[in-house]
Amino acid sequence: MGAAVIRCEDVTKRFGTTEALGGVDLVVEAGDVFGYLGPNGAGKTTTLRLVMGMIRPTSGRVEVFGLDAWRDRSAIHRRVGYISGDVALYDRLTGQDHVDFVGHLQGLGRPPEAGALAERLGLGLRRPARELSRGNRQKLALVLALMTRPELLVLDEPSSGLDPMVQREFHTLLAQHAARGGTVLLSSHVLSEVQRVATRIGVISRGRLVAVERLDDVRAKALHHVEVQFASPVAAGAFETIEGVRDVRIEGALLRCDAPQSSLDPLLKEVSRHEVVDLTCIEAELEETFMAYYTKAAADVA
Ligand SMILES: Nc1ncnc2c1ncn2[C@@H]1O[C@H](COP(=O)(O)OP(=O)(O)OP(=O)(O)O)[C@@H](O)[C@H]1O
Repeated sequence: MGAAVIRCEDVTKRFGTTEALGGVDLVVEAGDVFGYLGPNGAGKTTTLRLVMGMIRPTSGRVEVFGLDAWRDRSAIHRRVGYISGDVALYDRLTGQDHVDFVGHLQGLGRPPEAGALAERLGLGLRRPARELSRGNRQKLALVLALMTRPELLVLDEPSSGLDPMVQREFHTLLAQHAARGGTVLLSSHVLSEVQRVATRIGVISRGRLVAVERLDDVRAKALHHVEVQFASPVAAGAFETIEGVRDVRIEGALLRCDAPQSSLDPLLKEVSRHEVVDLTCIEAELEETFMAYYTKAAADVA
């Protein structure tokens, strides 16, 4: 296990009568690319703002690099690259002006990485921010967050507005950052956006963390759509009792069901007790597996 870079202990945050977060415990370790997933209003941005020391928890503790996220925020900010949900830029300054300004604030002069990063993302640095499209504003925010090679990246829905090619390059940048020992916390409302790059995912729903899993473990649970054409009609009973097998549907001699990887062996053994004419087994999209397991976990906290 790596060292904890972010640690939230029993964190609650209320805004007036709204409880945005309730008793969240979360650890993000060095080298993790942690995908923080949840629907709109679940509490993702609130968590990221607590990590950045922009707001204080109502109760509980938030630590970054072992420091108090609120009290020690200046020391923490020197080691973190952050992108907020709505990118704030200076309209009249060009991309290069932003690079120089942020570099100056961080005491780095002109960061040598910025030009190469902008090129990789297909962003010119000469135009003023007011002329940039939403996607290009997002790219500039990425350049500014990554150019100082911070130890930790905290990114609030960073790939919204990026086209698929740029998203791929962005994911490569994140993977390279993690390979150098860097850590990433990135929020999203869809798994497909983070599944290529995240090592672990946490799911938040209505301010509660309902699941934290390694992405490999989610993959091992991947649902398979199984369809078997038998030579003669079969009964559902024996198939329905196999652990993990879901949605058994039988129409005469045709069986359809969904099964996680771990149930395929017992399912096929049961299938082979009958005469089989045809069989297909197709792995579902990860998003579907994820929804099947976690919408239930989220419903349980509701
Ligand atoms: N400053 C605030 N004042 C009052 N309520 C707030 C404030 N910030 C967040 N909330 C509320 O806290 C809850 C969680 O909001 P948050 O922005 O953290 O969700 P989110 O998961 O980031 O959603 P989104 O994907 O829409 O950005 C929501 O009910 C929101 O309305």
